[in-house]
Amino acid sequence: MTTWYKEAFRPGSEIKGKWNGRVYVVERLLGAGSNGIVALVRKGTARFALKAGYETVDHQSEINSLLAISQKENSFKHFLIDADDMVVQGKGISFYVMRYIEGKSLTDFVHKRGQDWLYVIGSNLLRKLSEIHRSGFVFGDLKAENMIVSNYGDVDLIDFGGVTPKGRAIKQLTEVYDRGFWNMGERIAEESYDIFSFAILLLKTLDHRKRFAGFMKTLPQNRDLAQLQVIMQENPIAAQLAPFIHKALRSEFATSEEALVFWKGLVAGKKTATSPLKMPWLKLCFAASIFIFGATIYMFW
Ligand SMILES: Nc1ncnc2c1ncn2[C@@H]1O[C@H](COP(=O)(O)OP(=O)(O)OP(=O)(O)O)[C@@H](O)[C@H]1O
Repeated sequence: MTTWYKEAFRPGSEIKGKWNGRVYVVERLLGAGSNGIVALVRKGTARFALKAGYETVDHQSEINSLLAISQKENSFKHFLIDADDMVVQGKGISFYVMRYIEGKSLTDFVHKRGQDWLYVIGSNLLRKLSEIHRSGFVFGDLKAENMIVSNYGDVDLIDFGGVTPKGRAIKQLTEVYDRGFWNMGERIAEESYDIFSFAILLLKTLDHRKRFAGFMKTLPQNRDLAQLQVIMQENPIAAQLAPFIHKALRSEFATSEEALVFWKGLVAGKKTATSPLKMPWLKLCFAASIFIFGATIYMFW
């Protein structure tokens, strides 16, 4: 991290938007990646995540993608809160403010709560992807690091740097999740591209023997589905999901809606920690979280 980022994101420091004039107080750093740096900030009593971009063009394109997918009536609607520039040491830096998502990484969540939660998480993630696909985009860089899982298997996507309009070349990817890496299709923004990454995400989460670490070292001509097949044989949940995974890896789902229907049929009746018997209180919690979110937006504006 360069010095000016350290200064701008020091806990307690204020970030003031140059154009909109809103002021955010930094609580702490949340993370830093290849595209930017993310901090937990406060405005009044409301908390948000603020992401400052390293590269103005990439950052603006990320904001534009987020804006495009939040135009429709979907769960991304109020995700983007503000977009502005700040001035640090005389230099203009673009940033955007989004909803702060509290939760865990997929790996931590599944490790703590059990692998059978993947049935619920999978449904929720496919629903999120469908929303993006209905807006005319694909997510592009789907991977465990780009999602946050909260209490009841709710899924939020958090990094929109790979979002690409359908039909274009995929903008940003991570090799092992990419169907081109596996010689299983083109790097074109199609719904099936995301569904392929979704299948890899499942296998990677269920990969007890850390086989994925070795995949990075295999020569391109030696990468094939047989290597992934082994994981499905080793893990009982991966074995149950195999009919879905097979189709996804062969890009046989034309749309995420189709994938979701197949998924639901496959996992229906599977015993998970969220079986309906244990869930009467869940609706209440969900309603409460919607109410709190609405109140936060209301107070903010
Ligand atoms: N809305 C959010 N709510 C909570 N935490 C967030 C949010 N957005 C980002 N983070 C945290 O900040 C980290 C970095 O964010 P992000 O993945 O967007 O950065 P990036 O530079 O695009 O990363 P990458 O190198 O993976 O492309 C995330 O791993 C996550 O821990």
